[in-house]
Amino acid sequence: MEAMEDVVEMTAVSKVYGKGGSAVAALREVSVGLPRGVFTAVMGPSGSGKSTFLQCAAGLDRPSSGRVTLAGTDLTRLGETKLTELRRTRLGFVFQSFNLVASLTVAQNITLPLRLAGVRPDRAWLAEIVARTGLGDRLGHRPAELSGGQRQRVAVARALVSRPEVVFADEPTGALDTVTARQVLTLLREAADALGQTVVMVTHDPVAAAFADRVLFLADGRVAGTLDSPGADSVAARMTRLGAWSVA
Ligand SMILES: Nc1ncnc2c1ncn2[C@@H]1O[C@H](COP(=O)(O)OP(=O)(O)OP(=O)(O)O)[C@@H](O)[C@H]1O
Repeated sequence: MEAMEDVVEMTAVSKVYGKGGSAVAALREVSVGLPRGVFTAVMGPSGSGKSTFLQCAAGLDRPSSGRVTLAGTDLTRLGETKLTELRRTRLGFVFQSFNLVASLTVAQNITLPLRLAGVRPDRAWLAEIVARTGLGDRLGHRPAELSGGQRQRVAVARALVSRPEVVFADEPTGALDTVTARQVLTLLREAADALGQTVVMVTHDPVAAAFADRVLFLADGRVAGTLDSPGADSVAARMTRLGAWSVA
């Protein structure tokens, strides 16, 4: 992979939950850069710190120590209001549970981040993401009238609408069947390829990770390695070595 600017830089990021004897170190001095325009998957055994990593990288949680910068902005020094504004305007999020607003239509859900930020939708861009997500004939529907895969496509469209610096996805296919999961992963892949979007995705699934350009492995709160141009088999083999699955 050619050298690219890191849009997110984490420097010696540690996160400790709790205090005293019950304290848990979820991240231990993690230093890593996430390159612009690259689709990175984050994998590791259960409890290895994947969600904590994503939360800290995305400014949803604060590290106990260390530094996180987004395109040069130090997230660890921002107050809550600035951090909320930054997340709304410069980041996109896709969660396992879709997190759509039930009372709003698909179109309203997609443009919600813009309305919250008081920004007018760019019509051409909106048309492009609606076309890419295949939601053109569903814009007037409410989330309850959609399949799981369609709901997640709405969430991806909503994540892309503000042209964020990074889209963060936490187990985006965790609640989807294989075929639908593939559609959502293809969408994230295209976001990187066709739109130059930086994507960071936490997943348990080696097949999902194989859609990424690079896999970042975590083990026990530390970076345990990376794998470029991953295949599902090579990812699974690495996970087995990390002790994620017992071998019969
Ligand atoms: N709010 C919390 N309070 C206390 N401990 C926590 C909290 N959140 C996470 N942890 C602990 O931190 C460690 C890392 O958790 P994290 O959720 O980041 O791991 P993960 O790799 O995402 O796990 P999984 O794959 O099971 O979702 C675990 O030991 C977990 O129990």
